[in-house]
Amino acid sequence: MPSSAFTSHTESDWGRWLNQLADNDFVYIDHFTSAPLYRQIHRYFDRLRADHEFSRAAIGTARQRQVETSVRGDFIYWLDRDTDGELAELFYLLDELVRHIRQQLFLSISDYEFHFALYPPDTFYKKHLDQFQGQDNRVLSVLLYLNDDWQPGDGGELKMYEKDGAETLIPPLGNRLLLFRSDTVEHEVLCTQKHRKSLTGWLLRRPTSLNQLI
Ligand SMILES: O=C(O)CCC(=O)C(=O)O
Ligand SMILES: [Fe+2]
Repeated sequence: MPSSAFTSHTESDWGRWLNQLADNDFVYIDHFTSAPLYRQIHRYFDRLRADHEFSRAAIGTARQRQVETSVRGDFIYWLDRDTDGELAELFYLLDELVRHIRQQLFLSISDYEFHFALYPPDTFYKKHLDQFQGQDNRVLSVLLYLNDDWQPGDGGELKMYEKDGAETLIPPLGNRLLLFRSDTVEHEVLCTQKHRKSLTGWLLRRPTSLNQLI
């Protein structure tokens, strides 16, 4: 992998972050990507949006997919390593994330999936778990927020329901990375007052159905 120009973190940073994730089921990290990479992701997002590449997000799995704006109101664009080759550096960084998670937390991540998400004003995503029946291969949820100049009162916080009953509000600040367990952490996106942008994804283990086949 080419280095130098790429975002890179020290082993001790990764160690600290992933310990927090293991202890609390979530962790957030500010200034996660390099400034040039952050700008590049932003530009790419805005170009896709100008080209009308986003579509309304649905809920449920393949057979039962439906658009339900009373549950979630975002528009998404699924990223693909080949089609979206301009974002190669982002994919390298995600690979680095997966490598550290495998090494430190001994999780067998075999793949990942990511989409951009855009929540227009007055939209939200009601309380849910990211791992559900038919989608039980999601191990960790990953968010990179893309909102500059986010102010208190703009809404759109991610409300996380923690295992001890505590509730934490995470403002979706630009270049903040958030990781949480997909199988245990219920969460919701509170109603946003402004356009709210993010990169959202999941680190996946081999689907159960495939395990059964092999
Ligand atoms: O954007 C966020 O903060 C969370 C989005 C979310 O919960 C999801 O897409 O499943
Ligand atoms: Fe979610």
